[in-house]
Amino acid sequence: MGIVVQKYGGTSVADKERIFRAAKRAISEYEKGNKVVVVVSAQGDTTDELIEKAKEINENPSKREMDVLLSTGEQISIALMAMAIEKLGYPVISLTGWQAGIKTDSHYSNARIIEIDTERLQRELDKRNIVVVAGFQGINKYDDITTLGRGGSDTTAVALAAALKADKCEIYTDVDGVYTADPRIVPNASKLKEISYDEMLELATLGAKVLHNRSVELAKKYNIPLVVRSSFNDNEGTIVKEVNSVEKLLVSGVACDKDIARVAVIGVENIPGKAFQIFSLLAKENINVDIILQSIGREKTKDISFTVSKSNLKQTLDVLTKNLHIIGAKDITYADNVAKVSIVGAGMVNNPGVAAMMFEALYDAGINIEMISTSEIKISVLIDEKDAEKAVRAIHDKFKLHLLNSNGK
Ligand SMILES: Nc1ncnc2c1ncn2[C@@H]1O[C@H](COP(=O)(O)OP(=O)(O)O)[C@@H](O)[C@H]1O
Ligand SMILES: N[C@@H](CC(=O)OP(=O)(O)O)C(=O)O
Repeated sequence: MGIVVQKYGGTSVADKERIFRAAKRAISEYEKGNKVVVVVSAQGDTTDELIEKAKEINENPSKREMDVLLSTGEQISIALMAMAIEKLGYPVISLTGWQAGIKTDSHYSNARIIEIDTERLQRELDKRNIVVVAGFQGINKYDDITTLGRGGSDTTAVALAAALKADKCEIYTDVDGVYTADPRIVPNASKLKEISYDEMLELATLGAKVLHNRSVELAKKYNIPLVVRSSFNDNEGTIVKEVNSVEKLLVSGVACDKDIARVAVIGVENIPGKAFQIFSLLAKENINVDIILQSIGREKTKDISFTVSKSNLKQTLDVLTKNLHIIGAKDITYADNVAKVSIVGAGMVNNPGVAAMMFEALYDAGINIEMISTSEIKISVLIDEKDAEKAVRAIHDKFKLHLLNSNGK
């Protein structure tokens, strides 16, 4: 008898028919004699709707209260899923994140799981209950509800799989697996049979929301193979696993992130310590900075540009404007109509032509590059938001990713 964790995303529990479909899938694992934990997200667009509701009341609500609100979406799903399983005649219990012992830090709206007390979960599983757990939520040391960041239910599932030493962790979603690009942007994208943790982590971090990046980080840390597959059919999905056993593709995917803004600090004195000053101010506010570019400006000054997520833009501008005199800069400008398009591939490190090919694809499509950043397994460019989809398609075409067969070769 094994332990199986299955996670169903928002689309997979969006209505009665889908809830029953997911319930039956969970039951079929239970029927095999397994202990089954089902993690569910909020139905359909519930989380977005709750955010809208909050904005009607207060444009800038505290993150603590937002977490109290957003966690309700998943609470609806666990109850409905448990009722469906009950109706089908199987023993079941629903647990909220805190009832399931999921302890997090106190970064409201973007909390990290620090520990899972599995006592209650184990007890329920031992009683042969199917246990339905609310994704995306936990509790901090003040007994406050926290949420794990958008898409965080995947992380709940992987963390539970790690804590329970599960034999299988399956992520059920609304596409057949991980593709070479978002199939909604590139309809002829290829489904990957397998992908390494490192590449998947990059793709997820760079905007491929099929998996939450922290879920991949955790899966890698605890060496838990993840299966990403559709809740709507029985097609084989994609396995996310250790790198050595995965063939190194030159490019295994193209990702796009529109939740990004560019900030430029203009006319900074060209002396040591200025970058340190700017980025430590942002670090103190817990603001993540991505692509950084420094260029020589006029009169022995330099301009320092970087990107942050759109949700951090206001805070970034506030803290820099407040400290403009300390930094000794002339001005701060920003643009929020930008997008980051990236390619990821474990094989690109040994192939110097990859960046040139990507830039050629953009040139042929008439798309201007504003910033570039690279690492061993990824290349990202910042471009105008309106060109984002065109860029993804042009790059996907250039690397002929539609020709990868289902073996990922
Ligand atoms: N490389 C990719 N492969 C598969 N899906 C992707 C990729 N990049 C983006 N996506 C998008 O991710 C979506 C699934 O993520 P999400 O909407 O969060 O699902 P869920 O609600 O099941 O968690 C897909 O519908 C697809 O549009
Ligand atoms: N409901 C949350 C958490 C989540 O993980 O959702 P999904 O699995 O549907 O991406 C969100 O929308 O962000």
